[in-house]
Amino acid sequence: MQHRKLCFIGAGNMAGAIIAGLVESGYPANLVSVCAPSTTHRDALAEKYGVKSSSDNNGCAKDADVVVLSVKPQMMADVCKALQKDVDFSGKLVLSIAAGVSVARFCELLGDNLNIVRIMPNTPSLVGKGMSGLFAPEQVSQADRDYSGELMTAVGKVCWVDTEEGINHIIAAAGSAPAYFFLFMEAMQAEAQRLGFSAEAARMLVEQAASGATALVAASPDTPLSQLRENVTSKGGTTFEALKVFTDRKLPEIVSEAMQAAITRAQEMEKQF
Ligand SMILES: NC(=O)C1=CN([C@@H]2O[C@H](COP(=O)(O)OP(=O)(O)OC[C@H]3O[C@@H](n4cnc5c(N)ncnc54)[C@H](OP(=O)(O)O)[C@@H]3O)[C@@H](O)[C@H]2O)C=CC1
Ligand SMILES: O=C(O)[C@@H]1CCC=N1
Repeated sequence: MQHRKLCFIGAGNMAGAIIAGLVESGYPANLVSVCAPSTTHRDALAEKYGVKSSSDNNGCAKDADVVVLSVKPQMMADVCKALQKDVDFSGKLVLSIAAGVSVARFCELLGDNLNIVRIMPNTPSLVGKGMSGLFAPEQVSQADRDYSGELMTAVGKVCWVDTEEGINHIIAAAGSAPAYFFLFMEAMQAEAQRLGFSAEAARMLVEQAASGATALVAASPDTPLSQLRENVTSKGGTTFEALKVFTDRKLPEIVSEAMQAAITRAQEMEKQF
């Protein structure tokens, strides 16, 4: 892939996960800078991955080919207004990983016809297992689309969406999704501990069952998920009784409601920020 000069504005959980995944996959660390007000997160990234750490958003953005906006949505307007005063974005590619801040809003903040790609990543990017959704408005060149896709492919899989609304759907299905699975695993670990396993043993049981299940899914691309579930569910057996509790309590409806709640929140944020 092409190696352009990258500047991350924001050094938190998500920027850190992408930087880690990128450097681990061979992206040259000397081409990556990371900016944040405090040294806490950015210096840790500099130490661990050899990237440059700075408090100077504008200086780093000026010096970069690609500016990755990685602050919280509620901070985005202030950060962009300060950048806009000082940085000429023509000729640069802007990537935003923020939920709930639209292309139209970025054009308002940073300039009309901004060369921007919205990316919705997730934290497993840290270990090269990310799932990122990408959306580019029509003004973005094929070369910049290709670069953005290749960048995120370095830390996982990518899925392009044709409409910006699709980014909110990616949030529901992938961006927020690791937290759904963590919640499920936390609940299972807690119950395993109540059954008498140590915290370590309970975590191992749950982790291995989860990673085994996802490995089976990956190894069986032509098998519907429902079939994989049925393969575990013996007639008159234990799994049937466990799954009955989930279906009686309407787990599928709960999952649907939760995903819709994420989308609704993203839409609200688009009006707010
Ligand atoms: N976490 C996730 O799973 C995902 C997050 N996202 C998006 O990523 C973005 C960041 O989220 P996340 O990483 O979780 O947030 P964090 O709170 O972990 O990180 C925010 C970062 O922004 C920095 N920051 C705050 N103010 C400024 C400023 N003025 N200039 C530069 N940096 C600043 C903070 O600095 P300091 O280090 O000094 O505190 C911190 O490093 C959000 O927009 C979110 O929607 C998207 C997909 C998944
Ligand atoms: O919770 C959030 O708003 C962000 C976006 C997706 C995951 N974390």
